[in-house]
Amino acid sequence: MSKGVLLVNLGSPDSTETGDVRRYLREFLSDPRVLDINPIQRSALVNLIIAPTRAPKSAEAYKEVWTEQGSPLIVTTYRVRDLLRERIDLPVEVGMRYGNPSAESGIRALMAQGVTELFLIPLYPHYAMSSYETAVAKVQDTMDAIAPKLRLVVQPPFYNDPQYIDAVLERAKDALAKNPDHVLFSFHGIPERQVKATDPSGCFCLRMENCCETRHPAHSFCYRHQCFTTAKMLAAKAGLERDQWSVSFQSRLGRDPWLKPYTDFVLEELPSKGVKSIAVFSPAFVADCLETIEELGMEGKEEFIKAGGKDYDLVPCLNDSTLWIDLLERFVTDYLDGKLAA
Ligand SMILES: C=CC1=C(C)c2cc3[nH]c(cc4nc(cc5[nH]c(cc1n2)c(C)c5CCC(=O)O)C(CCC(=O)O)=C4C)c(C)c3C=C
Ligand SMILES: [Fe+2]
Ligand SMILES: [Fe+2]
Repeated sequence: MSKGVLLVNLGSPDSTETGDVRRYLREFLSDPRVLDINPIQRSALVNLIIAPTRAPKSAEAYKEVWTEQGSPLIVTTYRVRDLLRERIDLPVEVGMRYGNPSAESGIRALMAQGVTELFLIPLYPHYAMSSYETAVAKVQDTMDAIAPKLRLVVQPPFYNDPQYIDAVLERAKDALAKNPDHVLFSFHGIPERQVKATDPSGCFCLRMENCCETRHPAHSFCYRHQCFTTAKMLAAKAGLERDQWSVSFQSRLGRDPWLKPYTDFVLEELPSKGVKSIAVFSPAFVADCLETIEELGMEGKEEFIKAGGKDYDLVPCLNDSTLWIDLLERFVTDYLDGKLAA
């Protein structure tokens, strides 16, 4: 058995040109695990409303974060690949769920190196059908189509792994040393209906009071529970009191209810409650991207300051930090030691 590693993240447009952004948004939002609505409605919504209206606005936002080497998300993921290659004696490739480099190109690159068993690391700490699940499904479907004999082993979500918690906290050392009035853990949001849809019991998550605070087997698939757990572990390790931190959800799209409270509302409200300095974490993202650099670092900061806040620190994502590469290396050694089932 010849083994290889595939790192999968969400992906970005090829450039900040509106046409490229539109193509990317079309692919992304046509995914039934992202817009989980009737296919005819989805197609109409994507092609007639979202792609034409959102693409030019998103293109402007991407221009704010684009680097000389390209999208921050892609550039960082390649850097992580290179650093992991230095640590392990296996081929490591990158594939994105949407756009380029595609999941297929990553799988083909591994096959060209003789790989017969692929270890997939979805670069998401938390399970959501619109992130982790769709990444795994894309790789599985692509393998079924182009390499049915290839075996697949998948890294589970790592939202409660103490090494992940330590790696995130290490990135926050400077921000926490300033003793901010408040710490906000802002996670990418998802529609509430998706939390219900992935609850295998069909009767627990978002259907019972304190559901996500109560132990339940559904939580292997509950994004909300997993985000709360990450936030609690980070706060405990950082020695924060319960009234010093809170959780919020960002980046909502459309009119349906998404997980609450919404980050933009919270940032506008906190100064009126006496919070003048804040540290904002974004633990659902392992690499800085549009949603952290532009939405939290630019828009979020502006909202907080406009509402009367004074000091705003955005904690950088794990990016290419040593503790993150240590953790990725450990995922691979656990896999090689047979600690993960195929
Ligand atoms: C962290 C995990 C993510 C989840 C869960 C997620 C759900 C989700 N996202 C959208 C819509 C958009 N997201 C966009 C950007 C984006 N999303 C994630 C991660 C998750 N999304 C990342 C890492 C990024 C940044 C990509 C980059 O190139 O930097 C965008 C595109 C930008 C924009 O127009 O705002 C959209 C659209 C939905 C609808 C959804 C769950 C249903
Ligand atoms: Fe997203
Ligand atoms: Fe839950």
